[in-house]
Order: sequence, then C-alpha cells, then structure tokens
Amino acid sequence: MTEIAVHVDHVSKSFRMYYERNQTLKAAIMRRRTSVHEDFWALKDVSFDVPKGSTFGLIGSNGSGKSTLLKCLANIYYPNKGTISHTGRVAAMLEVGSGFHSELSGRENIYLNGSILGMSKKQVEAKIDEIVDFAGVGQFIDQPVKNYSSGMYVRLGFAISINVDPDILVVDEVLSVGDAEFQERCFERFGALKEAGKTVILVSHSTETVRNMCDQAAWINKGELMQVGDVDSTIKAYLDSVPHDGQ
Ligand SMILES: Nc1ncnc2c1ncn2[C@@H]1O[C@H](COP(=O)(O)OP(=O)(O)OP(=O)(O)O)[C@@H](O)[C@H]1O
Repeated sequence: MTEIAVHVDHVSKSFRMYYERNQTLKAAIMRRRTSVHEDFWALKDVSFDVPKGSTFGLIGSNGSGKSTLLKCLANIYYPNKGTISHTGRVAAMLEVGSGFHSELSGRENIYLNGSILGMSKKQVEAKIDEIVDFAGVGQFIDQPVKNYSSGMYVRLGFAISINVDPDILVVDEVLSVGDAEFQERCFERFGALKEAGKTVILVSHSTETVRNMCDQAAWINKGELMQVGDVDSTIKAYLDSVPHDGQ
C-alpha cells in the first residue's frame, strides 16, 4: 500500500473581507455598529492525499487558492474546517523573504530560520557552510537581507529549507525568481530529495515544470479541487478550462 505523507481532509479556509471599516472609535460609536464584513472562502472542502516520496504539483489560475493551501500545509494558516495531517518535518519555501528579519544579515537569518525549523545552534553550525555555498550570495551573506535582490532572498531561503533535512518540502513558485543556473541546482536538489524518499509539494504556473518534475498534480479552481492524480490528464483538464485567445 502507498504510504501517505500528507492527508488533506475536507479543508476549507475563509478570510474576513471588510467592506466598511471603522477608522476610529468615534466612527464606531456614531454608527453604532462594528465593521461590515463577509467571509470569503478561499478553499472549499478540499481533500486529497500526497504519497510519500512523491513530487506533487498544485496548479490553477491566479487567486484559485494554491498559496493558501500551501500555507495551511506549512501550518502558517489553520483551516476553518477540516484537517491536514502529515508525517515528518515540514519545511516551507513560500513568498520571497517570508521568515526573514530584514535588519539581520543573511548569516544571522540562517541561524534564526534554522532555530524556527527546529535545528539546534550546533546543527546549524554543521550546515552553515553548505547553506552559504548553495545560496551563492557571496559577501552579501554578512549584509542585512533588506539589501538583497528578490533572487538573492529566494536563494537564501531555499538553501535553508533544503538543508534542514525536511521530510516534506513545500515550495511556492520560487523557481520563477531564481536565474537559470539556480533553477538547475534546485532541480538537482529536488531529485536528490526524491532519491532520499522525501516529499516535495510545489506550486507552479509553469505546466512545463509540473510536467517535468511531478508524479502527481492537483488542479484548484476558485477554491475547489477540480482534479487530482495523473500529471498529464490534470494539466490537460486545467488547460482545456482556460479560455484561449480568439475564443
Ligand atoms: N490574507 C488574506 N486575506 C484575504 N484574502 C486573501 C488572503 N490571502 C489570500 N486571499 C484571497 O484568497 C484567494 C486565493 O488566494 P491565493 O493566494 O491562495 O491564490 P493563488 O492560487 O496562490 O494565486 P496566484 O496564482 O495569483 O499566486 C484570492 O482571492 C485572494 O485574494
């Protein structure tokens, strides 16, 4: 039987959308009511399993809920309904710079992130040369990360995530920010993680990347899971749903 790394069970996630916000206490008292809001459901009853050791792609158009789902997987958001269970340590590589302290240097951020991800100072020390080397940001490693380019942020973040020895690596569209040489090294690392039986879950707008890298894919549309399973048929269903020019 296939072992499951991540079990997503009837997950729904809503955000509160405010239409009339009280700017001041006085405004709230004068209007005699609190702000007007509505719940917007970014994920609606999503369920699927990610097999252990697989590379799993999430596809869908802008605003469909992919990043929200990744953040739920990485325990950054909690679902309003349903549950997500996983086996092993999850490391996440999400938006550019998330998890970094802008005033601290690259090196200090490595220690900070390592400790957030459950590594001791000693474990970070044992890995730091490899992380610095993979990040390839040169002498900028001792500069505050607020001076980094978006590509440098991503390199450092990715270098940390893959070196904390995750069982499950959650990656959001970072590959689109790095240059070709960095992307190549990321693909190599994904391959090595796969060889080691680790699970990678990635969001990509490039169906080509998903086709080349993933064993399975899920297509999300307006918060709903439309299809999950075989990569080629899931990509085809997604692309067929997208209006083409001239249609
Ligand atoms: N913190 C938030 N507060 C309110 N709405 C949010 C929040 N985060 C996401 N949303 C909304 O939830 C929906 C899904 O957003 P999400 O970022 O998950 O989409 P996505 O599929 O990753 O999009 P993209 O491909 O553009 O990155 C969008 O309509 C977005 O506006």
